Amino acid sequence: MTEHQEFDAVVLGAGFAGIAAARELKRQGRKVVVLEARDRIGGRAWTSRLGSHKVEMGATWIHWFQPYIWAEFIRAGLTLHEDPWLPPITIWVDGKPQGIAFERFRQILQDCWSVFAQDGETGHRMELPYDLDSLDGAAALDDLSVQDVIDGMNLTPVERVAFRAEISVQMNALPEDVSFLSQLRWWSASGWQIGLMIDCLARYKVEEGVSRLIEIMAERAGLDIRLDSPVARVDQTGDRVVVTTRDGRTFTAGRVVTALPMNCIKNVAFAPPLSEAKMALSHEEHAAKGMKVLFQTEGEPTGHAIVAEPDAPLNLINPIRIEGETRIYVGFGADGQAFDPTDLDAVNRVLSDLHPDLKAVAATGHDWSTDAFSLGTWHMPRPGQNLRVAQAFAEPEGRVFFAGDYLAKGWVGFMDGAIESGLLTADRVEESLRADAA
Ligand SMILES: Cc1cc2nc3c(=O)[nH]c(=O)nc-3n(C[C@H](O)[C@H](O)[C@H](O)COP(=O)(O)OP(=O)(O)OC[C@H]3O[C@@H](n4cnc5c(N)ncnc54)[C@H](O)[C@@H]3O)c2cc1C
Repeated sequence: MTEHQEFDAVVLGAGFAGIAAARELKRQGRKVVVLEARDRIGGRAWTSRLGSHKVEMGATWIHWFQPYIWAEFIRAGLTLHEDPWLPPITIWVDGKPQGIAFERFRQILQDCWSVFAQDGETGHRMELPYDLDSLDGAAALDDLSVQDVIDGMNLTPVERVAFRAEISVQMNALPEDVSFLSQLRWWSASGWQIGLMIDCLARYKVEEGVSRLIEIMAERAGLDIRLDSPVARVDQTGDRVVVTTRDGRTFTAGRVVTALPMNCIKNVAFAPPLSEAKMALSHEEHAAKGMKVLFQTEGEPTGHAIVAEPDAPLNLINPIRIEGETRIYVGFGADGQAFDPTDLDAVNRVLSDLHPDLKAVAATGHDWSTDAFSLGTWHMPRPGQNLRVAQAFAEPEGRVFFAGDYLAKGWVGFMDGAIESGLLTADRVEESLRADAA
C-alpha cells in the first residue's frame, strides 16, 4: 500500500488512553488519526459473549472513586450493574477445604491489610495516592516485593491463605513478583478500607459492557480510527514524525502519542531509538500475566466462592451474575498458562479439584499474556518498577509522547488510569504544538 497522509498528531493504540488522548486533541481542533492493531477498539477492555450472556474478557469493574472512568460512564448514560456478594466461601488451607463466613473472611483481610500497609499508630504508609514524588522512602518501599512484607507478618494459616489469595487476585501475579508499592498505591486510592477496596475493584460494572462505553467516547468525538493497522515503525525526521504500519502505509504528523501497553512498546522500531530506560522496562515487562476465566453453571442451589493459595490454577472464584438457575462465574489465577479457559474439559478438571459439586456447562477467557498487542493483563509493577517507570517516562522523546494505564498517577493498571494519562498527555502535546506555532 502507498497511502500517505498528514496529521497534527498520530495516536498509536485505541485503548482508553489512546481514545481519551485523541478525543482531547480533536477538541482542540487538531487533525488526529488513531492507528489500532486489532479489528476493534478498546484494547484490554473487550466485551464478548459466553453463550447468550455478555461477559467482560478484560477490564470489568468501575467505581465512583475512579474519577475519570466514572465521568465517562455518567456522560455516556449507561447502566450500572451490581455483582452479587460472595456466597458461602470455601477456603483451602494446608490442602484441605474448610468453610468460612464472608464477614470473617472480610475481617481477616482488613486486619491483614492494616498490618501490611502499616496503618494505625504510624499512619498509612501512603497517604496521597496521586503523590508518589513526595512519598518518604518510596524507593525502599518499591524495592520490596509483596511477599517480602508478608514474610514479616505473623499470620495464622487461614490468614495467610486468605490474604495471599486476595492480593494475588488483585495482582494477577505471585506475591514475590510484585512491588509492595504497587499494592500500597491501590490501598491508598481506595481509602484504606477493605470494604471500599472490594467495591472499587470488583463490585460495579457497566451493564452494556465496557466496549460500548469506549465506543460511545469514540463515536461522539467522531474520531478517525484505522483498525487492523499494527504500527511497525516511528521515525522522527526534522520537525515531523513518520509512522509506518506493518503493511507499509505511512502517516506523518507533528506529534505522536504512543498509547500502547508498556510491554508492547519494544515491538515498535523507533528511530532515533527510545531511551535505554524505557526499552529496558518494556523488555522486563510488568508482572501481571495471570488467568481470568468466565464460566457458566446450571441448577446450583447456593453457588460457591472458593479461595485457594496463589499457586493453585485458580485462587479465587465467585459468581458475578445469577439469572434463574444460571450462574456466571469469574475465576482468577496467577498463571495465565495454567490451563486453556476456552477448553471446557480443562476448566472442569480445575473446578472439580476445587469443589466436587462445581461443573461448568460453558467457559471462555482470553490469553492476554501471549496476545502480541497486550503481552499481559493489567499493569502491575515488579519490585523497583514504580519509580523507574515514573522517571523513565516523565519526558517525551522529541516529538513522541507516551500514555497508558502504566503512567497514571492514581489508578495505575485501570481504565481510569489509562484515561487520566491520555488526557494529561494530550494537554502536553497540545502545549508543544502551540509552542511550535509561537
Ligand atoms: C483480564 C483483565 C481484567 C481487567 N480488569 C479491570 C477492571 O476490572 N477494571 C479496570 O479499570 N481495569 C481492568 N483491567 C485493566 C484495563 O483493561 C487496562 O488498565 C486499560 O484498559 C488499559 O488501557 P490502555 O489504553 O492503557 O491500554 P490498552 O487497552 O491495552 O490499549 C492499547 C492499544 O494498543 C494496541 N496496540 C498494541 N500494539 C500495537 C501496535 N504495534 N500498533 C497499533 N496498535 C497497537 C492494542 O491493540 C490496544 O488496543 C483489566 C485488564 C485485563 C486484561
